[in-house]
Amino acid sequence: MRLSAPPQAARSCATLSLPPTSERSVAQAQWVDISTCFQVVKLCSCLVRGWEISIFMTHLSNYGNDRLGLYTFVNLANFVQTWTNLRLQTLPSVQLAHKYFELFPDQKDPLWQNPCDDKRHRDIWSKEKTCDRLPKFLVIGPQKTGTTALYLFLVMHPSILSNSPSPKTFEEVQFFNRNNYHRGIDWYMDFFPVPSNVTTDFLFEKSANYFYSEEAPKRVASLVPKAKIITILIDPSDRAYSWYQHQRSHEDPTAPKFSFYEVISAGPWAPSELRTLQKRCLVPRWYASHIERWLVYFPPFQLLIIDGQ
Ligand SMILES: Nc1ncnc2c1ncn2[C@@H]1O[C@H](COP(=O)(O)OS(=O)(=O)O)[C@@H](OP(=O)(O)O)[C@H]1O
Repeated sequence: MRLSAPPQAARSCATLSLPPTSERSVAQAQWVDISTCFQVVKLCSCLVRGWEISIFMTHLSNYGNDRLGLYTFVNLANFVQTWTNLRLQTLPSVQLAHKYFELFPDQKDPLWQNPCDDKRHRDIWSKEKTCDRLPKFLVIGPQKTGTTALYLFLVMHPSILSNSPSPKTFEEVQFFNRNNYHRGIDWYMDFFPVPSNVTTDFLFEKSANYFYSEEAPKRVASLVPKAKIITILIDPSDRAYSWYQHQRSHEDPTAPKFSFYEVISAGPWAPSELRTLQKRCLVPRWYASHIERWLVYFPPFQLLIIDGQ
């Protein structure tokens, strides 16, 4: 929404020390309640002639805020129309979104939180929904260390329940590491059963790519901060060789073109497809770096490292 100040709105603004730009965003204000919005409007109504102020409703990261945000925004618009001379204009939502993310590029990537962690959000959370369909622990990989075997052993226990399979990635949901994350929490929770007893049932998920994902630790910590994190480690060279054989047998078009020795010894001038294969083969073996990243977001007692050798 854009506010254009018509001539009538010209007032004494000498006390305002706003820079003389023709377009000034006031969206930095996180509109938590209506009174904050009214302060913003008060500011807008005091601007010199010809200035324009762009107001965006930020995308907020959980259901509670989204609902309050809409309510706030409607009331803000009503207030401006009723009590000021400011003229309201708007653009198609996609254009607004482009503009917003130009101004705040870091907010392109949302960070989901558990809607039930905050009482204010829980109070307005739909009665038909539950926050219990979230994992209590995660098996994060890395690939080829015996994670499938661990997964199968775990689901034999009557109180341990895992997600339903994904049509694309089989038993792995791969939510926290990839673009599935942008499908939102409902998409993720739909993979899990509703536990019959929240205290004694343990939901879990195994996605072997989480281990070395740059994004996963932060995202997991935001949504399920109390989750236990399980990783299995074997000799990194055994893991790399197993991964290479896995790629060959799973019809990776690049892997059959190169021997394992070529993959692990490729230098900076090797063909890019070989360098890419090498990176995918070897990056997960930097165990210490990846574990350090998880430890930024989780205390050590929440992390279990299993010797899979
Ligand atoms: N119980 C047990 N203990 C240790 N290791 C085991 C176990 N069961 C399977 N394996 C070996 O684990 C390799 C597969 O690992 P993952 O299941 O993690 O692979 S995957 O990432 O899910 O594709 C795979 O290694 P490769 O034989 O080199 O392919 C399995 O042989």
